[in-house]
Amino acid sequence: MRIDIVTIFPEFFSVLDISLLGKARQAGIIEVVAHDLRAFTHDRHRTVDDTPYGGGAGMVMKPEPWGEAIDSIVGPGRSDAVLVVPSPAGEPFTQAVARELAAESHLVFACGRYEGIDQRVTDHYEGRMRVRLISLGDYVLNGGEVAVMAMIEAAGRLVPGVVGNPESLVEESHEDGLLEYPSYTKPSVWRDLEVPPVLLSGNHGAVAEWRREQQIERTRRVRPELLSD
Ligand SMILES: N#Cc1c(-c2ccc3ccn(Cc4ccccn4)c3c2)n[nH]c1N
Repeated sequence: MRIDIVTIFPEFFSVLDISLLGKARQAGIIEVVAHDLRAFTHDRHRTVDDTPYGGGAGMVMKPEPWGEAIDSIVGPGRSDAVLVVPSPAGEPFTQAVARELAAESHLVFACGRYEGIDQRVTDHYEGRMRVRLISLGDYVLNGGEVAVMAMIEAAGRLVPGVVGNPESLVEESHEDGLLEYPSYTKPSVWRDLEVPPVLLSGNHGAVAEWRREQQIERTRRVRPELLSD
């Protein structure tokens, strides 16, 4: 998988060189390149924003640098890449969306700032490639970088070969529509708190049943809406 990120803060993504995704990059499973949007400006001040037509507070990101930046990545004409634009107005980012992104061969993330990117950028690229506006959640961030970091981590870890034991992906929260069961490890007693005896029983069937019950109970308590449909 190839991931390109366009941002005015390319250094923000240097953290992707470490941890799990760092190993995946070293193994060549995922290739990540961050591009500085200001490299596609041509004025002395490297301007990427301007005042909004129609008035209003804040600034809007100019379309020209975005067009040059994205064209430098996907070339002219049509592209099989997916342009992912984090936005408060986007579709909710879920585990299912993470799985969809993980199945793609080329993702281009456009990290906006200020009040967002001129609408004509996504309008233009919808005629050349798949475009997805995706929201990390119902709260307001200052830009797209934090959202893209979360999306890359959530999708990247689902790419075959990134996580050592694929089994560990199956029983996670949201993978089966439920929250995950509580986990325990040694010691069996810690500050007078004991590990649930069923987990020490060696009875795999009983353990699986208890874990399923815990998932349902926890989901009903914390996220009842996940049980509704
Ligand atoms: N994903 C996601 C986001 C964002 C997000 C994503 C990209 C940008 C680019 C600029 N801003 C600031 C901003 C503030 C107010 C109205 C419009 N834009 C962003 C915010 N906020 N909350 C989420 N779940």
